[in-house]
Amino acid sequence: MVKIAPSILSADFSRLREQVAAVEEAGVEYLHIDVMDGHFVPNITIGPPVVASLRPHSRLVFDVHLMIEKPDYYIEEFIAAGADLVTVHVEACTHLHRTVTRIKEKGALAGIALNPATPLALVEPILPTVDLVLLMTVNPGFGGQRFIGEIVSKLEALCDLRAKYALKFEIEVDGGINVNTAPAVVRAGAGVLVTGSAIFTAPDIATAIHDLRAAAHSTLVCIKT
Ligand SMILES: O=C(CO)[C@H](O)[C@H](O)COP(=O)(O)O
Ligand SMILES: [Fe+2]
Repeated sequence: MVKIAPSILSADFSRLREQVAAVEEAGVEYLHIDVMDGHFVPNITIGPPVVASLRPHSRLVFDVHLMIEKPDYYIEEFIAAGADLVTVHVEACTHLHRTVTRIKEKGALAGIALNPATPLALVEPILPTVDLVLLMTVNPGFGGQRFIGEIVSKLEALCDLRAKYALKFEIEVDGGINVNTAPAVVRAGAGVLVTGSAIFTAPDIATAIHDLRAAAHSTLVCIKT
């Protein structure tokens, strides 16, 4: 079963609570929260107070994607605010194993994210330690960008590594995911689909989620037959 993680980056921030309720009612599994610092990526978004203010109003898994430099300084604060899963960028961590261990010690699930140009070889030794690997399918920083198709082969290679070492981490893809691109990533092994603009700029949120799930599921049916 493929999980859907709406990214609130493309939500109407003046109606954030209402929009989170809409995706939750539509049956998604995760809420993807993009944190940007204006240094690691050229954009600034939200911090722990926004996570804390949403927490009492949602039972979704809060999937916090830290696109920030020096993530170690902020891990504890995001977990205290209500993050269930904290994902850090490999490119922002000098001591990745230490950072992942810290996330887990503080009681959250630990994810690692790779930019499109970052090779899998860089994270292979740490794969047994992580709960999730996020492959960026756009260059991070903004919603609404075009999906980078070349990442599909990297996704297949990651899936092969997971099978080879009998590991259990989830594989999430992020950036440019919609009804047209979802089938290829699901076929290649993605289990969690982050989708921002395709959900929050659609005329109807529930319909957009239904259509995305149908696109992902149709691929799985194809594989079985
Ligand atoms: O991490 C991100 C950008 O850095 C976002 O999660 C991602 O871009 C989702 O937005 P969209 O589905 O519109 O591409
Ligand atoms: Fe993201």
